[in-house]
Amino acid sequence: MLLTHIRPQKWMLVAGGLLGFVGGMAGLAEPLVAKTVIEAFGSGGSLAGPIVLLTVLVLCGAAISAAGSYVLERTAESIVLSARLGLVGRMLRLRVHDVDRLKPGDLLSRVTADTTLLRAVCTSGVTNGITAVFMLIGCVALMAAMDPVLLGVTLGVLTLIAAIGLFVFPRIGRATAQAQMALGEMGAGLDRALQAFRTVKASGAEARETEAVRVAAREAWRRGVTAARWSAIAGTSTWLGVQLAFLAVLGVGGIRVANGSLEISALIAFLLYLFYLTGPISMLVEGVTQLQTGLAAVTRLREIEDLETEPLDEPVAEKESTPAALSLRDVHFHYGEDRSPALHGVSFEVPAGGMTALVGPSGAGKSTIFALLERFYEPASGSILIDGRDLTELPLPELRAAIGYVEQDAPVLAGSLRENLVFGAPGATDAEIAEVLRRTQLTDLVERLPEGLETAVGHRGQMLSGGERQRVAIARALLRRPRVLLLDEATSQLDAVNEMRLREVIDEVAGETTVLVIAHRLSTVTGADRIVVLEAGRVRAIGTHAELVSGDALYRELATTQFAADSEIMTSVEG
Ligand SMILES: Nc1ncnc2c1ncn2[C@@H]1O[C@H](COP(=O)(O)OP(=O)(O)OP(=O)(O)O)[C@@H](O)[C@H]1O
Repeated sequence: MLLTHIRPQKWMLVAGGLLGFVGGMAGLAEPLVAKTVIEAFGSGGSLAGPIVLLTVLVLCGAAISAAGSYVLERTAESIVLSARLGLVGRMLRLRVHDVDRLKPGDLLSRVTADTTLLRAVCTSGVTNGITAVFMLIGCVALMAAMDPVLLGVTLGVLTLIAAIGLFVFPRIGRATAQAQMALGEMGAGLDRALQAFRTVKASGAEARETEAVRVAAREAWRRGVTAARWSAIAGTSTWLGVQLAFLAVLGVGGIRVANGSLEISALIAFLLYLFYLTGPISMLVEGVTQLQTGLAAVTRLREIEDLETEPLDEPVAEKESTPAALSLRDVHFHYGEDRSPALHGVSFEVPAGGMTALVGPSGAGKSTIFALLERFYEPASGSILIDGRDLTELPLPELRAAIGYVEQDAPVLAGSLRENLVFGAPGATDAEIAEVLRRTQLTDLVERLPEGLETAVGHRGQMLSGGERQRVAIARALLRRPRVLLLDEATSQLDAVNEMRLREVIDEVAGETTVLVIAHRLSTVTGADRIVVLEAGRVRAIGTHAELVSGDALYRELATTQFAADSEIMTSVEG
């Protein structure tokens, strides 16, 4: 996965590495030129030439090094960007059942924090690692040419460092992965508390929620410290290894110098190379450490990349606008293998046009049916048809364009009222918006608002009343010109005016669209053409209000206890 992001940038990485290398070479040449300056002092020759050369060398070296580091950092940022764009592109196309399991705060931290770790992998990790390997090869080749015996001694000791590395590096990786996981937990904890900000305050849970986030922060610190400890051990053992190699070479070389098989100058030169080796070895250790850190992040990113996404089909250009019929045939469904079934063979028909109400006690499976109709989940068995076609035969965008969905808590997003209305239909004209506002009885509201449609509605539409939010959500769904409107009625009490308006809106919409409503109010069920009574994932009865009041005990009970009562109709139920 790391390679997928690095591959398109490989030439930039090579270019950055080369520039850095050339810059370094210029640095190496400086002492040589400085030497000619000093010699010119001694011989009384002209200083101008060598000084100009030295200045040019210093400036060019600095410029090339700076360009190299800029190219590398820029490339690293591009790799981070590519990973982020990839993740963000997938995020909203993930399947609902996967996102149910994930925590939004943790997802956020993967896109923001984990991708950042890739930067270090690309700069110090990859380039340092590669440069170090080249330098090591060159150095070892020179040492081999000088004295293979001493090289053998050196490599013997250095193998020890490698063995320590094999032990230490995976631990750095593991500790980093755990630190990132803790960071994800921190994000998830904060998200949880911020999502329920008012409830946290009202429940006096600030201290407990804060503590939960702090625990995760401390865990991230602890794991970070563990990684730092192993990094320190890796660094120190490298240094110690080179020192040991020095002593061993000194010992073995000394003996060989004493018995005349080695020149003392060769031993000194060899020892100088040995010290030179410290640089690339440290770079290599640093590089592998960064790589381990990055790989820990890559593992967390891959977990998201491995999740299935919904297909990215082209949006539907033309669609029918006539009401659609729905049919559920022996639908079985459970939310997970370890869950008991939410639906046990549900079958019912919803003819095109008119209003069908779903009622039943809490947990009966009403919202589950909506989720299956939107194909947020797939049934375990049985089939769901829209106008006689199985849902699975339709491309997802076509299905979702045919269905308007209003969730129970009618989410209204931060932004202007207009943005909320055209959320699902960005091309809607002012005339279409005005028509939908009329149908959802929101025209008065828009006229009253200080900036009309451009008025900001606040976080989650907090500046609107519950009833207004519900109607804004219906208007938003209607602007998509759905063939079926799924409406999960709010359970919260609406005042008489809003309740009446909602009922009128539903009645009007039911004239042109198939309306399937999860009903929580008596005023809705009494206006329904047919009512499906669900109980514990099964259809218990189907009929009109009058039929069910006399024919179904559960419905009668729901009508008298659960539905928000309207005194006149209550009287008719009781009578
Ligand atoms: N995302 C989910 N993951 C696991 N189980 C779920 C999920 N959503 C609902 N359930 C379970 O499935 C069953 C049916 O839930 P559903 O939300 O369809 O009921 P409902 O009739 O809409 O209830 P309510 O009127 O209270 O909203 C319940 O037992 C519920 O606990």
